[in-house]
Amino acid sequence: MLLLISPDGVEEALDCAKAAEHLDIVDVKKPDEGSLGANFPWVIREIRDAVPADKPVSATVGDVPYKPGTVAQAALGAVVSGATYIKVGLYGCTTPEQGIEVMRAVVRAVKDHRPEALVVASGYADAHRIGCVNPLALPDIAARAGADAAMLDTAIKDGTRLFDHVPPDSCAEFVRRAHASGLLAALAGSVKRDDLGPLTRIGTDIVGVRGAVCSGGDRNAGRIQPHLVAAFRAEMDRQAREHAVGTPAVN
Ligand SMILES: O=C[C@H](O)COP(=O)(O)O
Repeated sequence: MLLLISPDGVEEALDCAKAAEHLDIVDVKKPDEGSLGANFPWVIREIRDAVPADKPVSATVGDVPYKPGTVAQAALGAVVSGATYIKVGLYGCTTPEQGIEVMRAVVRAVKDHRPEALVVASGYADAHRIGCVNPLALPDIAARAGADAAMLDTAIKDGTRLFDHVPPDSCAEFVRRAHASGLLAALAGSVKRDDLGPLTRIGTDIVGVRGAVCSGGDRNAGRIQPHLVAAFRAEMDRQAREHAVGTPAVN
């Protein structure tokens, strides 16, 4: 499982760089503009320059409306600025068809510019609270749009977690559907260390985290702490070892 950490700007990205050996992807967002709030192009560029070259930089394009042209242009801005994972939160899409239309436009905009960049279609585990597309529809939306990964996060950061809205069994189904379509499965949403066991067991490819590696566990008032990133990774590694021991070898 890969660890994606979301700093809110250049200063926190430098703290991520100090913990670079413990994380896999640095995810640029602007939490005060929403769960998948988009940051400025120059911040993406500065963060790309600040983190080691072997660490991919991801950027969120926002909690986007159902406006394929607007979103495609924003996604192009993110990839031109140096991000190689482009994450789109389908906040304003109420049907799978709307999600597919937005994501197809994003995939074209991104891949025309940089074919190897990865496009991530993100839905929300708490979709029922905001009236957007069902979380379990995301793997199909991503696959039909030609994206590379399906993701879930939470839209409302009020302390409720991924598993409060989409229990582990349903997350397992999400991962199964993503893998059946050849996609990566990414899960986030106030994930805590205690959630790493189930996330490992269901075969999650990428876990996205902010609050759990901030001081006081507070994604807004707290700051990312390199030692918390290291501790989180240590628990991921422990879970991976435990799971490997419990999984019979397949020849
Ligand atoms: O993409 C990951 C998100 O930033 C997760 O943030 P969170 O752990 O504070 O919910």
